[in-house]
Amino acid sequence: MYRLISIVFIISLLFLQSINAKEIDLVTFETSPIGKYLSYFPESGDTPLTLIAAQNVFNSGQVFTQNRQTISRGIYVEPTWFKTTINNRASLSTQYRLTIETPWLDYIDVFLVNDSGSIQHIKGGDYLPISKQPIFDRFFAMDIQFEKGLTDIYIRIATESVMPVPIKLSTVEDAINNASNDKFQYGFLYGILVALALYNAVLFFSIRKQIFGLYALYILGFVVNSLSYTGYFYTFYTTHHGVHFQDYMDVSLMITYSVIGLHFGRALLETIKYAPRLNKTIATVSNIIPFIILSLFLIDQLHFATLVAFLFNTSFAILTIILGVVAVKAKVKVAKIYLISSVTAAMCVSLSTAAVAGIFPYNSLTFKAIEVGMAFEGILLAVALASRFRDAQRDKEQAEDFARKDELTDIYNRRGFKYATTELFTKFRQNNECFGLLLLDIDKFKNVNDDFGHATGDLVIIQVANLIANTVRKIDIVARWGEEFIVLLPLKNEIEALRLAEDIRSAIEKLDTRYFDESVKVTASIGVCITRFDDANLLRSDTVVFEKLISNADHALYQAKINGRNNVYIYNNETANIRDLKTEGILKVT
Ligand SMILES: Nc1nc2c(ncn2[C@@H]2O[C@H](COP(=O)(O)OP(=O)(O)OP(=O)(O)O)[C@@H](O)[C@H]2O)c(=O)[nH]1
Repeated sequence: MYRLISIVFIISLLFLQSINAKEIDLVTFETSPIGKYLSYFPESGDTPLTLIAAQNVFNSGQVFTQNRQTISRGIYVEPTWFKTTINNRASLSTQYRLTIETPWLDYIDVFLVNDSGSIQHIKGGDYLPISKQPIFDRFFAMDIQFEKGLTDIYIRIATESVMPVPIKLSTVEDAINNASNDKFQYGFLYGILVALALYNAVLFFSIRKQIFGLYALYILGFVVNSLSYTGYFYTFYTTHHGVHFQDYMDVSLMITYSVIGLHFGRALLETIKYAPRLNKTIATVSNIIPFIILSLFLIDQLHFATLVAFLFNTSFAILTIILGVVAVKAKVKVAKIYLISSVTAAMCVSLSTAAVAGIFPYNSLTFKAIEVGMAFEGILLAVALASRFRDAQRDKEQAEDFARKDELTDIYNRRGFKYATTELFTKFRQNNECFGLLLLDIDKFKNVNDDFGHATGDLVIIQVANLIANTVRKIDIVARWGEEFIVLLPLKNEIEALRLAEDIRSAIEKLDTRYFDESVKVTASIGVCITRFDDANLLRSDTVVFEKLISNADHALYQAKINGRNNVYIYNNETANIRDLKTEGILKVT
């Protein structure tokens, strides 16, 4: 492959015009990338060219030029020589900073040759620890004092990874300002992302939902990856691990965040539910790729590892869009947000790549488009995640609510009643409060079904349920209890319960359900039991107290039934009819 690229390059040289790029006039020059001022040629052969040999090639004019701000040489290319000429027409010498803003380049040799023939050789690149670089910076940077007259700058770059070459010349003041702006802008973008990641990590640890953990890892993975390829990593981790350390680190971090990103996408969109094959394919690819990269690392095949990583990263962008499109088609609620975020992120990545490749203007913003896109994606995905969680929570609550409600009347069923009363019971116990329990049964209800049909029976039950629910107070709990109705009432005094029971009974008596032209009239019998959490009750469990209450209320209901129905009976030592209590003046019900 290496040879093939060389042959193609040599053939293309035949069609070159024999011109060098125009020189930089410092009087009119303003801080910018200098791609269009560079001529370059790739080195052929296995031994590095000497400066003199390289100068001869440039002098022969058999070199490339281009009218772009940056030059991108692609993956796995030969070492490349670049040349530009600086013309300082001013009488004073002036200082500029030369930067090569790709932090992972392996070998950088800069030769400064001025009019007088003096030659300066400055070395940089990954093969040197950061402390030995000309300037402690996140990428190669050096200050150059340009004397009056012409200075030729020759740069030889050799790297085994990708070779985008954004070479920039800045006044020192601009360079320092740009570096601090970069720090501020990156700090801002990383700040947003880290905050989102940490918030979701906290959610993961507190509610133990895997999806929040995946989100946090995805975003953090991206931040670490970005810290690595922007070179910031090296400004706080200065230990030197050799020429390929950063290359492998970039490759593995790129893969890590993309793999997590795909797992996150599948989990967020629940792809398995409507596209099991796509889900499986993406899961398989995501699981295999790290092994491939690991194997290539073990046999030290950086070229292939880089190639696989770039292909996978491109596929990652495409796969997230596919995941989004399939989910939109399957009408997944958060799919649109996901799709917008993945399309935006892909566009931003393309923008940055195009800027580094010189196809698009290279500047501080276009280079940071990846991070801007990711911050945007991070926010959108957090919104999607929150919305999905809210929906899941609502669905769960609805399902629980459904399981606790009686289908016919929409009041609690037996299960719902137990659920709703548990908390109330505990409160009663704590406050030592009085409370009552009503058991209500519609009299001779079998006859209603027999005479008017089951549907009319249903209607009567619904009306009675509504009536009870509308008569009791907000804090009371009403439920269907088998063929009966049950009401639990927190009370201030015992009369309240009897008054309510009597109100319900007399209201049912007045109910009028229509069956064609006929009027269906029903009555109900009610058993009441009133108790207080006295010392004896406090010693018993909730269930025992509850069972006892129901059995007492049932006993009172039985009394109401055998004593003529359409009655309220209260359970006490000698079960008493409420009407008897009223007539005897024991109970005052207004
Ligand atoms: N339409 C209808 N009927 C029901 C429903 N649930 C129970 N029933 C009927 O209610 C009748 C039982 O009612 P009971 O309360 O025992 O009434 P009863 O024995 O006729 O009269 P009492 O002796 O006064 O209790 C049975 O015929 C059940 O089929 C329901 O949801 N809809």
